[in-house]
Amino acid sequence: MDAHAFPAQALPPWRRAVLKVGSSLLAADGGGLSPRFALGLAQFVLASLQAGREVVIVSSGAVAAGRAVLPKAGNAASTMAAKQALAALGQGQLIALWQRFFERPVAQVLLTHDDLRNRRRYLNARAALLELLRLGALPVVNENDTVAVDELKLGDNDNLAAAIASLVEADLLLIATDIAGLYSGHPVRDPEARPVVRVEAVTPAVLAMAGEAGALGTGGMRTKLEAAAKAATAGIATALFSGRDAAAVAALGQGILHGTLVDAQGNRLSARKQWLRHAPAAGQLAIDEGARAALLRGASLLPGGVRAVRGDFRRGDVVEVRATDGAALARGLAQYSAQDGARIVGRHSREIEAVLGFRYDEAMIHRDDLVLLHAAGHPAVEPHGETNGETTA
Ligand SMILES: Nc1ncnc2c1ncn2[C@@H]1O[C@H](COP(=O)(O)OP(=O)(O)O)[C@@H](O)[C@H]1O
Ligand SMILES: N[C@@H](CCC(=O)OP(=O)(O)O)C(=O)O
Repeated sequence: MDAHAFPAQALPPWRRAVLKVGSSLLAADGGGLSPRFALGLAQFVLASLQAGREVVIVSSGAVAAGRAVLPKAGNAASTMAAKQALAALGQGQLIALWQRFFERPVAQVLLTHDDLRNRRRYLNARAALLELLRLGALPVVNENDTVAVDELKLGDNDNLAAAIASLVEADLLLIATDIAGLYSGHPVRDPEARPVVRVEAVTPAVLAMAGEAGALGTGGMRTKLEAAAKAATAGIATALFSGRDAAAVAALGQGILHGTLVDAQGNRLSARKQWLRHAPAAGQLAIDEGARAALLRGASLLPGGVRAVRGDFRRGDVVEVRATDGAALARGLAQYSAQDGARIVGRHSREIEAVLGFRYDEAMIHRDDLVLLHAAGHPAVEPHGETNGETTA
């Protein structure tokens, strides 16, 4: 089952990608971590960064690394607590492994499902990741295994990588594993298994092809397909390939994939805007004419153009933007809660810190988080807790 079974196909063009690297690629034969396959992937990342692209790595391997740090703990790793201990023991080694390939700083980011479900923490995680990219650092994300149990857990790093791809609005999700791509049946157990080069949509029939993980991984092909399906819904394509195949990894740098490509459903922007358009709004911002004109030009909504805050919402909640005639003009994610927002209404952005004692963003709604409902606005449909807790400047 080698990558040659997967003919070359074009990788979709990308500027920002999430690269997920499985434990199966990093675990050394005798325990601990090995740079053997990480090196080729790091060379690909480095070349991409040098070409002006941005990469976030989602890396597994902490548990495997932990086994070598404290072999005694490794022997008893059947319980959840023992696995968590191993992950805590190995996480430092995992970051150290990635750091040795790069001169630029590697930043450790540990997240759980709960962090991404909570809109406030979601915005915070996104702001921190985007800032790291802006600073030229290389974020290396893993699940925060110490606290990630049961309902907090994303379950596996494939799904975490899809969530991160959507969080940072990546153009592409790259999943490096120990097999050349998706096969129509379990590659070891099913002699009839054939390479699946292209997946237009992750249907139940496609999911049924996936079997369980190898000796070191979690979730196998199933979680990779689930991740690809999530990414597709967010408008992001996924490439599955073997990180063990040096030629396949090198080809990625030339924009060529030997592996499986899972198509995106629609484009990234439209998926996000679609979501914003339909998510329930927790409150409203009434804006002035100047702000209305600015939004129609594609600008962010600054506090200076907001006249009133209505409803009770938190940072990260969806709010509706209403023009002076009451028409619903736009929707977006609030950078400030209703309470904080009310205090900076009508203020210049440079005053935010003086008034609140902190500042997340200069805007009440950043333009990346804003969707215009209708170029000219349309009459407001009643009501979402209208004038409840209204605060005027
Ligand atoms: N239909 C399939 N096509 C390809 N691989 C499959 C399939 N079903 C199960 N697998 C298994 O999935 C494994 C990769 O997943 P996993 O072990 O979780 O790796 P990772 O550590 O990279 O996440 C492969 O080694 C393979 O044995
Ligand atoms: N957080 C765990 C990885 C869990 C996981 O999803 O592993 P894998 O299937 O190898 O990507 C670790 O660092 O060991």
